[in-house]
Amino acid sequence: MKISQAFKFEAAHRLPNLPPTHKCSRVHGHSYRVEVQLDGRLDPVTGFVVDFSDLEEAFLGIIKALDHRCLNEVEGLENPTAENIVVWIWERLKRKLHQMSSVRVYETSDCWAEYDGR
Ligand SMILES: Nc1nc2c(c(=O)[nH]1)N=C([C@H](O)[C@H](O)COP(=O)(O)OP(=O)(O)OP(=O)(O)O)CN2
Repeated sequence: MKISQAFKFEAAHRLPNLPPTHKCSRVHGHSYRVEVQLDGRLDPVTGFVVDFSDLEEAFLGIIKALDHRCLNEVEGLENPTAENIVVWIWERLKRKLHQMSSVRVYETSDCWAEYDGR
């Protein structure tokens, strides 16, 4: 069974590898939405795949590292595209959440990157 939980963080960034004429080469901000999906067995006693509270706790470190930051200053996010952010989050969460099956990072409500480790 699949379950998912959404998180939000606010951050600034610029995309340093784009030409100066591109608007995203300038510093700007986004209200990022992150969706973490888990795929696992339903525990017949708890009725949970994973307790959402445990997922929230696992995500706390990500929020602490990214919320209200300039993402370019975060180690490993020197080029903070949605694609690079989703891989960065995946690599940090996978150690704690073995049932994680995919992560989505929404830069706007219409644009997102999704990663499942491949
Ligand atoms: N494949 C990707 N393309 C772009 C990314 C990205 O991470 N991956 N990022 C950007 C910029 O960060 C840009 O800010 C996003 O701009 P946009 O989608 O246009 O969103 P806005 O809210 O700024 O757009 P408006 O239409 O001006 O409201 C660009 N491309």
